[in-house]
Amino acid sequence: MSQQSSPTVFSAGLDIMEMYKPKPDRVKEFWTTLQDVWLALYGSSFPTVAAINGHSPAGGCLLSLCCEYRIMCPNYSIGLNETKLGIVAPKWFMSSMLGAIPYREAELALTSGRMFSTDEALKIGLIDEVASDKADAIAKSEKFLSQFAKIHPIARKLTKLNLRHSALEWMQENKELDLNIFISFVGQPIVQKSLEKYLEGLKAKQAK
Ligand SMILES: CCCCCCCCCCCCC/C=C/C(=O)SCCNC(=O)CCNC(=O)[C@H](O)C(C)(C)COP(=O)(O)OP(=O)(O)OC[C@H]1O[C@@H](n2cnc3c(N)ncnc32)[C@H](O)[C@@H]1OP(=O)(O)O
Repeated sequence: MSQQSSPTVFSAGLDIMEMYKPKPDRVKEFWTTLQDVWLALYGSSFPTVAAINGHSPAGGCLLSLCCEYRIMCPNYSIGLNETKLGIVAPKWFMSSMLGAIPYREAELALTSGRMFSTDEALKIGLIDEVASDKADAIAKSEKFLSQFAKIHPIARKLTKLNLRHSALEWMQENKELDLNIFISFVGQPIVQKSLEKYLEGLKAKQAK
């Protein structure tokens, strides 16, 4: 999986404009689409690799965490920075991160909304390899995937899905609850104020 929404961005995460002053007719589709993407990618029976060729905050980081292996190009940033926006990464964002890094690192990263540089991410295990550029990231992805030619495909698939079973099962059983939590929290004035402030910060940074 290699995305390119801009030359320097792998994925900027969820569209904040969908959460800031959310439109009631869109918010349900917005969130259930995200749940379905996570279910499909995290629960994919295929081996998956993220070739991360740009910044990867929040939802971007989540997409890469759905994959079993992450390869990232230098001098970018990655992390679940939700608390910096005044919001809370949902349970399944957190469990995806806990599949990659130890609890202690995850707790520190999630509570502070820390973004990691490529080198820092490698050090804590948030990514698995550094590539020199996009072509190298894709070559390294192919090398990672090629090792499975020697593994029985059903044994590999069942092993992966067993490891991910409880997180996937939680989502399948709690989609509606998770949606209702999102809708009720995102509309709260305190959350809206935080998002407004964060958006102002992004604009101010751009104006410099
Ligand atoms: C306290 C009570 C409890 C609360 C409980 C709440 C529960 C609610 C649950 C909610 C859970 C939601 C989970 C959220 C997941 C997310 O993904 S949130 C999104 C997080 N994303 C970011 O923080 C990214 C912010 N952007 C950046 O850091 C940078 O833009 C960049 C991606 C690194 C790119 O930098 P650069 O190339 O320098 O471009 P910029 O100039 O900064 O930006 C260009 C324009 O793009 C706009 N923009 C950037 N990111 C987003 C985004 N995610 N959504 C919408 N718009 C974005 C930016 O504003 C610029 O816009 P213009 O000025 O119009 O050009």
